[in-house]
Amino acid sequence: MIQHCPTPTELDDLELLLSGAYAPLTRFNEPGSAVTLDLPDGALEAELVDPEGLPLARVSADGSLEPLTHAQYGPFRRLHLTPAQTREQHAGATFVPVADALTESEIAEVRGLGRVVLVALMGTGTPALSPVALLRATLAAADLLDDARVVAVPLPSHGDADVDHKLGAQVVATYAGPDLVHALSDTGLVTGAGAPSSTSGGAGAPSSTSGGAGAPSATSEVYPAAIAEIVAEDRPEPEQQGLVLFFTGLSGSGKSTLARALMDLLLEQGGRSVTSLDGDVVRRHLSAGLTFSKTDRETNIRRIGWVAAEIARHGGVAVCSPIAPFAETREQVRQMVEDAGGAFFLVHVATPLEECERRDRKGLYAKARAGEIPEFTGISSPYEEPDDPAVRVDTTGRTIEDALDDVLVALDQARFLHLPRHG
Ligand SMILES: Nc1ncnc2c1ncn2[C@@H]1O[C@H](COP(=O)(O)OS(=O)(=O)O)[C@@H](OP(=O)(O)O)[C@H]1O
Ligand SMILES: Nc1ncnc2c1ncn2[C@@H]1O[C@H](COP(=O)(O)OP(=O)(O)O)[C@@H](O)[C@H]1O
Repeated sequence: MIQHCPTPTELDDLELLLSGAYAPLTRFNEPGSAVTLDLPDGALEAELVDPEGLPLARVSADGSLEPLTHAQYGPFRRLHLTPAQTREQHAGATFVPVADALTESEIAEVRGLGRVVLVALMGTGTPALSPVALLRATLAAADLLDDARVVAVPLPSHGDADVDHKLGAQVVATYAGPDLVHALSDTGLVTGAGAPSSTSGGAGAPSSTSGGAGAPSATSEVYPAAIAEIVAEDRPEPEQQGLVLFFTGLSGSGKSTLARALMDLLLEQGGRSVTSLDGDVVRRHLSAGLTFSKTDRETNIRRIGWVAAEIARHGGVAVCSPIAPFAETREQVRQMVEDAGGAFFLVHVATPLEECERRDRKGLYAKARAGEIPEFTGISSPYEEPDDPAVRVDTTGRTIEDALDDVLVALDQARFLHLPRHG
């Protein structure tokens, strides 16, 4: 049986299936269900492992699960109670689903409910805050209440608001059992004895707080100071956000030259940690031994993406300049970076092939034309032009400063970096 590490969303779903939170659903891939699992290479069964390789469960061909070990990864693991554990410890409380940081007025509203359990719906891909920030904000809210406990429920987003809403209502009802559910909503109170229908105001995503972090909706007030700090840290202004500047283009188009000039400006200005991931340099170190086959190029770009995403996660700036000829791989990098909380800024150095070949700085085009280098980008291997770059720069007949200026203007407009421009 193969071992397989599911995606973050699938891992969240696995935890909820195993804990009984999705009851009556207990398996993946039920017809019509959003709770799905993809196994690689057409495999029907697998041992599912966490990102560090710990076996969590076996999944059979019909999607049913046999638990092996409890998940142990991630911060605040102690708050991940099953519905049964929650019932045992907190029966009789009022259950309040929380999908965003609570505002002053929401905390006041909850204060009137007596003993409460704040059910933090903090799975992968939920829109308001990162999972860990949502938990920190909910714990901070609990500190401001007289008798509140926090339970973490990793309900992930399935990419469809209605589906997520229904699943959320069902999960919260399961945690509440016969107790009251209080949904925070624009209309105020929606209470009932554990009946999912009575929670329709917001189990999945309480509508009164759906305006996003840092932007409480019209009906709400402000965040208490401790919560505001958590929200601000989780959603930095563009100027402070981790940033991946990704130059893509043909060999000789000017990627390294522009990337280096931009790095110099950043270093001269100071204030940010800057890392270069140049195509040639990466291939001598991180990707030593890889060829220029499609598969190896994709591996190379995913490695760059992984490192760049880690840099962005810690608030740094990564400047990448590989050819990265395939649109799908570039998209994967974007996803990795955004999942890490960073911004992805794609620069297409769109110098045409004729000009790159005319420059032929390294003599590679001549060799490729002579058939001495197989699979050469633009000659015998494809380059898929991006249709969605943040900026497109053709360097033909322009000075480096002039071409770089286009990038600086775009970065300035996007509010990511404000660097001094030439002239
Ligand atoms: N077959 C083939 N095709 C393209 N490029 C080749 C090839 N063989 C060697 N080189 C040299 O390798 C540099 C490109 O490496 P990258 O890692 O950026 O390529 S890729 O993103 O994995 O496609 C590229 O460097 P740049 O000129 O800086 O782009 C070339 O110098
Ligand atoms: N406006 C320009 N911007 C960038 N490079 C330019 C420009 N005009 C001419 N060049 C030259 O084109 C070549 C680009 O090479 P390089 O930056 O190594 O490209 P790549 O990294 O895309 O392979 C360099 O010799 C550079 O001096």
